[in-house]
Amino acid sequence: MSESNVERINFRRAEFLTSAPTLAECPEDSGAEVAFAGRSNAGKSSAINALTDNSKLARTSKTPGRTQLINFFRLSEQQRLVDLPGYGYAKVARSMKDEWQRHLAFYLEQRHCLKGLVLLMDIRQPLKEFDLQMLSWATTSGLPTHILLTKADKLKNGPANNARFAVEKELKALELDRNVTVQIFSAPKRKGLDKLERQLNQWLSLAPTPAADGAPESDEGGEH
Ligand SMILES: Nc1nc2c(ncn2[C@@H]2O[C@H](COP(=O)(O)OP(=O)(O)OP(=O)(O)O)[C@@H](O)[C@H]2O)c(=O)[nH]1
Ligand SMILES: [Mg+2]
Repeated sequence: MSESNVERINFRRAEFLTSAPTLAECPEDSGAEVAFAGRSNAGKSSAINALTDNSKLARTSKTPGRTQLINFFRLSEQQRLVDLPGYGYAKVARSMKDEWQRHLAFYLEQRHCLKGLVLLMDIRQPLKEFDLQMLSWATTSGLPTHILLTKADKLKNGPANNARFAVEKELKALELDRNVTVQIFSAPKRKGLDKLERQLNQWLSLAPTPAADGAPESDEGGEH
């Protein structure tokens, strides 16, 4: 879709909608939703707060694993952001992690209103095992993914750009680059916010996608 017919969402209007302890208790599967995922401490809640310009919206913490519920934020009647709990938190029992990963896979593969995934990784330690797992689920289910390399303020510009190129190169080598974009991000410096907003506006747009030549849209790649 060209940018000109994409509605611009006022992210500052975001409000807390609900917390779900499991994905089975999510709000109704309608409208458009974008989920923020990533390892514990990657900066998911901080990115949502920067985007919505509301430092109190999503709880952030120095203690990894703070976000334990799936938190839904309402942008409009039919548009939502989702803060998924971090994974990779060492103090969570293995069985709980496995259970959570099953829920997550189900959510990514089955949720019709899920239009895109924002996958956050600390720019200093990208593409860990679970990041690759998420990318693999997303690519197989045709879910577009936008990677935020967070905490870029911890690096100078040169090394930050090199880190981005290295991630892009590795994704290509692993054949996980289909429908995946990568950008640098910093919540405290508000760096990369415009780019993130553009991506979210596009994914969350409720305008029907005009099919080329009136042909029905291809199903290739999955449900989303
Ligand atoms: N320097 C810097 N610190 C950040 C940035 N983003 C987040 N942080 C810090 O990293 C820590 C974790 O941030 P959160 O936003 O709570 O991380 P999360 O991914 O929501 O973590 P969980 O809820 O545990 O999964 C906090 O101390 C944040 O202040 C960033 O872009 N730069
Ligand atoms: Mg969090």
